[in-house]
Amino acid sequence: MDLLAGLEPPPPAREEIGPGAVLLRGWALPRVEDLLVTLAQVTAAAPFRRMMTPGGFEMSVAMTNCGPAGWVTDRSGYRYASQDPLTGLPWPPLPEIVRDLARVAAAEAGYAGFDPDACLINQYEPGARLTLHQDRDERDKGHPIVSLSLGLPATFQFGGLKRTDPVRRVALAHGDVVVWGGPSRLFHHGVLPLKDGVHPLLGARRINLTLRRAF
Ligand SMILES: O=C(O)CCC(=O)C(=O)O
Ligand SMILES: [Fe+2]
Repeated sequence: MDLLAGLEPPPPAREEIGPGAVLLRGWALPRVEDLLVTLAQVTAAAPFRRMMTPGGFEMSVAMTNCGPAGWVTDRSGYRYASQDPLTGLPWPPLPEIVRDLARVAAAEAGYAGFDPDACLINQYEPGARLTLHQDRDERDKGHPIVSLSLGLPATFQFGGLKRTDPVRRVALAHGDVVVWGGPSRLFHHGVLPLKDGVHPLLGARRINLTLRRAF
């Protein structure tokens, strides 16, 4: 009997998921432990909170930020702000390990010289989702986006320039990094409702770091 007959081949470490868009599987794994220590410090200073959309709905994803530019939403709209509206203090500084991971991942995906000033930290508990949207609050869309997944697995949706374009579903796991820019910088994307589960390091949640150049 061939014990390996029923096994799928492992997915490739690097996969193009759109024009100028690359999934780097397990890419952050070697640095995850250090990353989690750093993240705990950041979220102690700037706690997760569920923000309000301009339309008046509380988001299911809890968010916080580090770096000079923090993404916020409230009844007056989406924008980047230098201060945490919860504390009135500047967002915690962008940790060197996060900045470095983003720079190296971007370069690996073909975007040398990326220097993020914004790190949005999203926390998904089971059921939380992010509907299809474009990231377009940044001043210069010439810079790519680097997105790092931690904790429970999720299904990432990656569509096109138009909201109605076909959407590809991409399974994201702990340690995966997605980089998109150039022709796909303004592609619609989202995250399907998080499934129940318990991750050995993060418990019943997924944390995603979105690194961008905002200012
Ligand atoms: O959580 C993710 O994988 C995507 C996050 C995202 O699209 C965003 O923060 O704008
Ligand atoms: Fe986004």
